[in-house]
Amino acid sequence: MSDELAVEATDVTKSFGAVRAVDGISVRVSAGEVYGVLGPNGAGKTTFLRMLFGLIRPDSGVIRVFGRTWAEDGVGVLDGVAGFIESPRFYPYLTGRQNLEGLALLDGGARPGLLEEVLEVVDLRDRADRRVGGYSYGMRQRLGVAASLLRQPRLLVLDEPANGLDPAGIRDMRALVKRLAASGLTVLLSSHHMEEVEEICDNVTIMSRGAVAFHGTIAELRRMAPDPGHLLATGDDDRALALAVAHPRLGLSRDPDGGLLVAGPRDEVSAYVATLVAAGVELRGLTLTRTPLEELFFMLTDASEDELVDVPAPAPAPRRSARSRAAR
Ligand SMILES: Nc1ncnc2c1ncn2[C@@H]1O[C@H](COP(=O)(O)OP(=O)(O)OP(=O)(O)O)[C@@H](O)[C@H]1O
Repeated sequence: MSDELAVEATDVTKSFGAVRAVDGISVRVSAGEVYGVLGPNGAGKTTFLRMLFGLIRPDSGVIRVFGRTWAEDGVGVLDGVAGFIESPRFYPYLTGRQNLEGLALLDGGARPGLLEEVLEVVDLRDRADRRVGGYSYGMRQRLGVAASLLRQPRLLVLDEPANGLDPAGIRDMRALVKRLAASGLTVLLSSHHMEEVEEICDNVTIMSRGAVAFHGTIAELRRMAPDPGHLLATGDDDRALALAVAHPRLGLSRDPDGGLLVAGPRDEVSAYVATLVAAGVELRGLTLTRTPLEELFFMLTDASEDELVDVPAPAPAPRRSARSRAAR
């Protein structure tokens, strides 16, 4: 990472009729980092990335890409920038290689060997001579990254690159982004998976209804995360609830679909389980309902408030500190 800013968006707003898709957001992406823009469906992620590419104009605010703006530099903003919004499109009756050759020609040609290099990076070299129509969705996404790399960008922008992929495709895409980041490329990606952003990003902006709900490092996000929630199945929920009195650090409630929801620090959950066993209460299962970061994501974005209603919040502080960061 360096002091140079790859992206500096300041107070950017965009409305579509009555819908304020992006509501005064500011984002700073340093050169060399992997930056995640995270949010539930409709949060405004794609709208923000479309403005970055100049596909739509902000109503107000300024977006600088490596110091350049659309107002001052026009299409020069895209020098050193590549990527795709939503899914990349290819000619299905041409091979992967032919598609890349065509794109390279449109861009004025690629230096010798580059095509093979980018195919290698995205792990498609051995399938490059097959028609794209027969590619899996994950292969097409990776071909999209290869097409972007042909432009030898300094900044790669990917809109939900793992969306719609099966678990193997997700694993491959994440590994690819990590490899690109390790090579020094700046990557800005959108996602609605906390787990994905946690795994591959250095910094994150969480968007909710067009606005910024959190800005910061993954480490900061982890520190804010609440205790995990568990679903406990017992042979006698009434007794299990009564025995919880000895564990005041836990929050317990009945799950409407059966069982008990238990929230609290892991060591206290373990101690409670030991209490139940010692008292002879039959234990039928203990499952993690949401990881702490997933829980935090839902708290920050109100993505599914209904689901949160019955989950006790043993530590209210994270919710307050989360809100205090909200730049609404
Ligand atoms: N061209 C458009 N015309 C009208 N409304 C739009 C347009 N583009 C986006 N919106 C609206 O703006 C809001 C933000 O949409 P956007 O696609 O940016 O969200 P997102 O976070 O990318 O969601 P997703 O994860 O579903 O792609 C939504 O309410 C959407 O319906």
